[in-house]
Amino acid sequence: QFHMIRHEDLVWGESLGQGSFTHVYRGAKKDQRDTETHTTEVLLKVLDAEHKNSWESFFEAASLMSQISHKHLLLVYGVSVHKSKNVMVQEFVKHGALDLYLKRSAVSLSWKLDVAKQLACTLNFLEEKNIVHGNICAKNLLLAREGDPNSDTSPFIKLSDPGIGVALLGKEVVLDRIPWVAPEVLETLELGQQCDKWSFGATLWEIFNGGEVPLHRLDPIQKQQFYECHSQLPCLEWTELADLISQCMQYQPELRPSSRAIIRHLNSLITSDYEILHASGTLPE
Ligand SMILES: N#Cc1ccc(Nc2nc(N)cc(-n3cnc(CCO)c3)n2)cc1
Repeated sequence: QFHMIRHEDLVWGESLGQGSFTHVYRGAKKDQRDTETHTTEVLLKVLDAEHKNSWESFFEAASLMSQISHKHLLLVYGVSVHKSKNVMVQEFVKHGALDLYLKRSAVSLSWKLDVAKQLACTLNFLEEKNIVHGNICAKNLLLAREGDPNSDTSPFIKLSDPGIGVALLGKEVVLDRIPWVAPEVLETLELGQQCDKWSFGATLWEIFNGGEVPLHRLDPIQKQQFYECHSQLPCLEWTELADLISQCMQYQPELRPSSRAIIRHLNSLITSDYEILHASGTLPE
């Protein structure tokens, strides 16, 4: 169901970090188009050797991304299997993972709302295709275009592949995904229809908190208690935004808003005067 890329057509660059059971590297792939050979900059996502029995789930995630195409879904060029190396070859997205970008860049309120709306539209696209991503978080949002207030260009994000399925990750790895993983997924280790809405709420919190990691002070036990006590993330000062986050992060999955309702709510935030009033400092701090 996807293109097989020859090992000898891949060039390996520096390590860029890791995901669950995977490592990512900068790289390039050579394409023989007629006579001259082009090279395309790529991101090489490698399944750790000790988890090579998860290769089906690893490639299933990749094939999910290559079966459907959408402007905000990461492009997967194909896979390369050579000896015990399982590699997913994906488009190299210029500015990398959003969580790191938010930590080191100051961005405007309208920039954040624009990114939030792009993610909401992508969730709507997946919901209409009855597809559950299962791993929505700022680390899995990639920034293709920074957007520049001076030249009035807006940011552009791409949603990365979901990675290894929760069923194969094991409870302790999934525990570490609190507060992004929906409570019912932690219970059943199965993805439900409404779980992406919960994760969307946690990702909104990251976007509007400068990339701060939610609950980063809690250890796994305290994280588990956070769910057992039906706790909510710390409130943001913008109450209408805080309301959207708490609607998405309802412990009862069926009470979470549809992706269309989320888009409507975001549109009302975008047209609200909060940004102007906030910028002019007339809002109570
Ligand atoms: N400095 C810098 C810099 C780093 C990376 C990119 N580009 C890129 N493209 C992708 N397709 C995926 C990722 N990526 C990054 N971290 C993960 C693991 C967690 O998701 C995935 N990065 C661009 C610039």
